[in-house]
Amino acid sequence: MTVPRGKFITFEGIDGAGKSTHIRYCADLVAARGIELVSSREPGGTPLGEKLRELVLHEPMHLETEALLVFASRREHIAQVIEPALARGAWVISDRFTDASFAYQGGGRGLDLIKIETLANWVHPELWPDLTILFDVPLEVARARLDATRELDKFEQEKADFFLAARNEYLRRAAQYPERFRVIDSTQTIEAIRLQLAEIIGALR
Ligand SMILES: Nc1ncnc2c1ncn2[C@@H]1O[C@H](COP(=O)(O)OP(=O)(O)O)[C@@H](O)[C@H]1O
Ligand SMILES: Cc1cn([C@H]2C[C@H](O)[C@@H](COP(=O)(O)OP(=O)(O)O)O2)c(=O)[nH]c1=O
Repeated sequence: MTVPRGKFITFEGIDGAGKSTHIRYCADLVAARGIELVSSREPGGTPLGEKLRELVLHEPMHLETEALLVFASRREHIAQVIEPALARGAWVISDRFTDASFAYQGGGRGLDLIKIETLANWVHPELWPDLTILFDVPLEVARARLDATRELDKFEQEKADFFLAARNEYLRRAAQYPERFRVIDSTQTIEAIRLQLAEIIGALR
C-alpha cells in the first residue's frame, strides 16, 4: 500500500513577530489528529545544519556566503529530515524555509533575488511548502517584544531599515503566492491567533 505524502508547513515572519510562540501549539493540533509530526527549524534541523546555524547567526560574513550557507543547511535538512518524513506520510513543520532567504538575504541585505531564485531551483526544484503561515507585525511591535525577552543575535541587532525590507519582501511573496501563504495579523492576542491557527491547520487535509 502506498502511503499518502505528508504536508510541509512553514512558519515565517520577522524576528519578534511571534512565530516560535505558536509552533508548539500547531504541532499539537496536527499530532491530535493522529498524524506523525516532525518539528524542525532553519537554519538548522540536522547536526551539520545546527553548526552552520551557529556560523550564520554569529559570524560576520559576505552576504553571498551567508546565502550559500543557509542553502547548504537547507540541502542537508531536506535530504535528511524533510523528504524522508514527507515520504513516510509524516507532516513537517519548519520554523523558516526559503521565504526567509528571500526576506533576509534578499530584502534585508539586498542580495539580487534572481540569485536566491537560482539557489532555490538548485536545492529544491520540486519542493515547496503546502502551507506557509506568515506572522506579520509592524516593526515597532516586533522590536518591543524582542527587547523585552532575550539577548539578540546578528540578525536581531540589525537596524529598522533591514526589518522593514524583510517584512516587505515577505508580504510581497505572500501576495505573489496567495494559494500557499496565510498571513496572520500578529498584533492580535495569542488567544485570537490560536483560534485562527486552529482553523487554518484544521482545513489542511
Ligand atoms: N500575540 C502576542 N502578543 C503579545 N506578545 C507576544 C505575542 N506573540 C509573541 N509574543 C511575545 O513576544 C516575544 C517574541 O515572540 P517569539 O514567538 O519568540 O517571536 P519569533 O519566534 O517570531 O522571533 C515572546 O516573549 C512572546 O511571548
Ligand atoms: C532560514 C533563514 C533564516 N535566517 C535568519 C532569520 C533569523 O534572524 C535567524 C534565525 O531565525 P529564528 O529561528 O527565527 O531565530 P530565533 O530562534 O532566535 O527566533 O536566521 C536568514 O537570514 N535566512 C534564512 O534563510
